[in-house]
Amino acid sequence: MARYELVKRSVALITLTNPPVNALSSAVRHAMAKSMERALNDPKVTAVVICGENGRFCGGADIREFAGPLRGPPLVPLLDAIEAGQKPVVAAIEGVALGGGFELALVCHYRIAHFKARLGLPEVTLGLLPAAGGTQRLPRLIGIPAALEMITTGRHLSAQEALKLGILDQVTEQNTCEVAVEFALRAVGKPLSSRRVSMLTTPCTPDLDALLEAVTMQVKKKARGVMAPLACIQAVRAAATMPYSKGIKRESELMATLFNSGQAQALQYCFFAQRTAGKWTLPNGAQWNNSKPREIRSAAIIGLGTMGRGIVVSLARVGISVIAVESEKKLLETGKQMVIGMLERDAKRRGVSASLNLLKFTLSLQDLKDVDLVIEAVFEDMALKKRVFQELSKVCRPATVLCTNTSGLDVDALAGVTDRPHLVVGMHFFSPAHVMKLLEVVCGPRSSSETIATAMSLGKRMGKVSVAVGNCPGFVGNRMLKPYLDQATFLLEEGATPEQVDKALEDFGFAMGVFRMSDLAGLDVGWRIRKESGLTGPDVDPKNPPRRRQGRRYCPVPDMICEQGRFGQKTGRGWYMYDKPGGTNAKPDPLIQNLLEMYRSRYGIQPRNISDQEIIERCLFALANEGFRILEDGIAARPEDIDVIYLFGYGFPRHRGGPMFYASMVGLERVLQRLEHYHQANPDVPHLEPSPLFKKLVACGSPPVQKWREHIKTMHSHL
Ligand SMILES: CCC[C@H](O)CC(=O)SCCNC(=O)CCNC(=O)[C@H](O)C(C)(C)COP(=O)([O-])OP(=O)([O-])OC[C@H]1O[C@@H](n2cnc3c(N)ncnc32)[C@H](O)[C@@H]1OP(=O)([O-])[O-]
Repeated sequence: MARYELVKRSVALITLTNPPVNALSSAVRHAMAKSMERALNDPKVTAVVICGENGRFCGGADIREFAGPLRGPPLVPLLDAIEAGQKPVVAAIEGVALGGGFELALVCHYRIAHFKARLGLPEVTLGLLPAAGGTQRLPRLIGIPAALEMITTGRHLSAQEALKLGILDQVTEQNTCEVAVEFALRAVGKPLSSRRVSMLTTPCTPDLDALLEAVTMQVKKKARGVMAPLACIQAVRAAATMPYSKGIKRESELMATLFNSGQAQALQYCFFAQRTAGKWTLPNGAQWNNSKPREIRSAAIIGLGTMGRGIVVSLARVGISVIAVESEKKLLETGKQMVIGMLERDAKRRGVSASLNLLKFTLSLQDLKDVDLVIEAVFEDMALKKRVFQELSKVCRPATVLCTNTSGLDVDALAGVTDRPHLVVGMHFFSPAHVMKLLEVVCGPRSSSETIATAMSLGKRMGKVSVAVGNCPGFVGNRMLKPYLDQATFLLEEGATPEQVDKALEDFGFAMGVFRMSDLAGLDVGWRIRKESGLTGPDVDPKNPPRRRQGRRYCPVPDMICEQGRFGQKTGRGWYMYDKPGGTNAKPDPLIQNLLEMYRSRYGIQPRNISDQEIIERCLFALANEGFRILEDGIAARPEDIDVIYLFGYGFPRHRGGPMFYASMVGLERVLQRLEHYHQANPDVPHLEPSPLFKKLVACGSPPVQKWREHIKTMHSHL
């Protein structure tokens, strides 16, 4: 857990050895305490260097231990003892120094980092604050404004930036430990008092209150209802206004308010869920660690619409050669100019040169014969997609992997028209594809494990959070969206307004309520799908009751809105009104209010007052209920995958953990009761009927999310 060596006859080299990130587990803290004691008591030792094994200094406290009682020596006294020691201690930082790892570096008297190292205090992203002195030492070292920014955002700094801010004493391109040992030898005998950061006076900040107020407003706006950034600000205020001994107590009190909070639990769950999502597994035993992905050096994108352009950028910026195909010269030229512009802006932002030499634009599918992988991103029309896949089958070499960027069509139907169904897989990107992190990798029943591994690994290479899902209409994300949207429109029928529903969801933490989100996405897409499925339009039997379709409750208001040409932001009118087509400033529209009033009176609906609680329960419990069905149907392998999809693709607030985690936090039994209650009131809404898996979990005593998988195991899997 910590290796102790004597080097150069007088330097104690303490190496943290807790792979993969040398987290400060109880065993590591114990071993560190012993090693430090040994170094400080050994007369041969004149200086100490602390480093981490495998090129990683330390990833911070061991997050896995947070769920249990504290064991082993607490971190704060251990760090205080290192700082107070009479021998110089040098941190040799390679890889990462994050959270408690960064706080460990702050108590060392000198800090040397490799030029590729990253440093930061990401505790806020876990619903916590840096509680091993970080909020008190960092402001003393670099001043309140810079410390505040680092602590409230959790941003990682490069070694160069940390050097500029005065966090590091030296950055090296050589062997960091060797440089640190030499540095330590030169430090022997020099006074240490000015090197003890806790003893420094926090640099004075003019107009401290105004700064703290401004940052408070900023974080409240950015992360509505999130507690940790506000607690971070209070802790940093203590560093400016209190002596260290009092500030550290304040830090600890504030940490206590966060540590057991639901928000901290949710955010830590998200951290692990995101990592679990990459670990896909199939019923046949193939999984992430035994299936080898193909190497992808070249790819082709078919269709240069919004999605296609974003995918080209995502591929080219990680060094993959891309051939982009369009059907008409004009579309090709427009797409080309847009892609080049996007890549240039992206490269400028990242301070690198744009990889334009990797791009080729063509009108001919014949140019794709040698590519390793193709992603089809044409219009969402099955007949058109089938034609493309048939053509690809003829043109591409037999080993080329064929992917479709459909948002819900049958991947296996596409595989069926090719000569290589095992090499066909869905890659469902989210718009804009070069910005959004989520990728649903849709595994058809005939997709081979190598194909799935290839798509998952390509997603990772593009910096996406990739989740393997099964093949069904809408896959996971869009399938769940339906009951959520249905509930929102039923609420309008019953008396709510779009702005009331949106406000309740935004107060819950969504960046955008469901109606604002629909206006942004465009209302015409859903309208076309409803027309195609016979739910609205001329194909509907006139004898069909107006608010029922296929025996179920149906709300025609979204269709009525589209019939008026209100397609959302792009037409300047939708559920809201906007200053102009393409405008983003949503204002309530009296015409919608009128439309709803007339609609209710036409159907004799007596509007009632609807509470925010009802809005949240109906929208979000219906969402989670569909999640249970998805687990039951084997379309997602585990609840974590569903939550990750909603966090990264649909703006579900991270501090609520995702729809499945949220249901478990509310209590499955309570959610079940509420669903039963709403279903009784709406027996013609099957989405409100609790799913059998949901009932089974409640009957089993509502186990925590991480244990649900044990109850799903026996069920059918589409993965
Ligand atoms: C009093 C205390 C106060 C203190 O202020 C509180 C803290 O320090 S709070 C902590 C503040 N620190 C942070 O918030 C840093 C959190 N960590 C990170 O940001 C990234 O993991 C890191 C950048 C370090 C490496 O990225 P990468 O190279 O892409 O690799 P990866 O991300 O895939 O992780 C590999 C494996 O390591 C696991 N694991 C990682 N960290 C921890 C941990 N601290 N603990 C336990 N486990 C951890 C991770 O789950 C994964 O496990 P698995 O079973 O293989 O799936």
